[in-house]
Amino acid sequence: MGEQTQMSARVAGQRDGAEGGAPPVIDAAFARWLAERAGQELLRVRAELGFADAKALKVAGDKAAHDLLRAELARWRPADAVLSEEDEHARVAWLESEPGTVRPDRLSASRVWIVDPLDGTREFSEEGRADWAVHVALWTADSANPACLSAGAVAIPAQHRTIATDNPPAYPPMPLESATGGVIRIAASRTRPPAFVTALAEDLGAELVPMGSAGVKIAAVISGEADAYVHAGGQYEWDSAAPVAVALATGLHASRIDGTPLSYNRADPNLPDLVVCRKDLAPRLLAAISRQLPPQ
Ligand SMILES: Nc1ncnc2c1ncn2[C@@H]1O[C@H](COP(=O)(O)O)[C@@H](OP(=O)(O)O)[C@H]1O
Ligand SMILES: [Mg+2]
Repeated sequence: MGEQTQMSARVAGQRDGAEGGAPPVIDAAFARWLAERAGQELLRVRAELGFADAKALKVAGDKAAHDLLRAELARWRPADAVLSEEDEHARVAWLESEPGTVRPDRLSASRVWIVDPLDGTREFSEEGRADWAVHVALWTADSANPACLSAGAVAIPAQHRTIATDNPPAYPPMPLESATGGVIRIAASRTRPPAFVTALAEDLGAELVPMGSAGVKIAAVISGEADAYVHAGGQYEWDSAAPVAVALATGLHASRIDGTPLSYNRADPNLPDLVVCRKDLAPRLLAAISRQLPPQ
């Protein structure tokens, strides 16, 4: 737990999330606490079930982390709305105007937690893999940043690592030249890298660095293990909200692949593409991406 997190707990005169104690009152520290709690729960499920039945492990992990996040948010932030991957069915029903479904509360709320209980579900179910994460982000209507992400935390429990906005990592990450002799490293899906990203890498003479989970890939950009994360072809708000909150707090560039701002808590949470990279790399990367996009 970071120094600032401990301080926020002390300021509140509360214990910092030990079993039975109250969590931090400050949202960013609370996001870290919550993501780490769910991460510990996922490690427990993994240890308990083992890897013999990958599907059962994925389902159990998703459910355990989702239930924990829902319960703790209901307990400690009862007035706030929540958008979780598990709410997808309600979303589709509302968008398709199925009779009996109502407009989600979050669309009129001023504070909405956008959570992905288990990002990198496939990797979670594979023995020895540590590239999976828990995402907890807070969207607020009156936030200072255009994405309206006021707080965020990404716990990567199998790597004993959490990145969060309460103590954003230093910027810039390790410089490109000293690390790779100038070759750009683009973090990409290890199981389904979009053809678009493969073509982009060829255009730039870049290297693709395969790994699971959007949160882990953005964490790799934040730490300098990769220079960029570029994704296109499908994703949802919960896949990127928390890691983008940390990336923006750190000082990185984060946008849609056409350069427009990322926007969260919309009626349709489809957010199919994004790019996260150092600010100095953004113009070159966006120019190369625009060469891959169909002409307008
Ligand atoms: N084309 C697509 N459509 C919808 N979701 C996608 C997608 N490509 C990637 N994702 C989601 O983005 C996350 C990271 O994927 P990847 O590891 O392949 O890069 C995964 O989240 P979940 O694990 O929460 O489902 C995955 O489901
Ligand atoms: Mg996800």
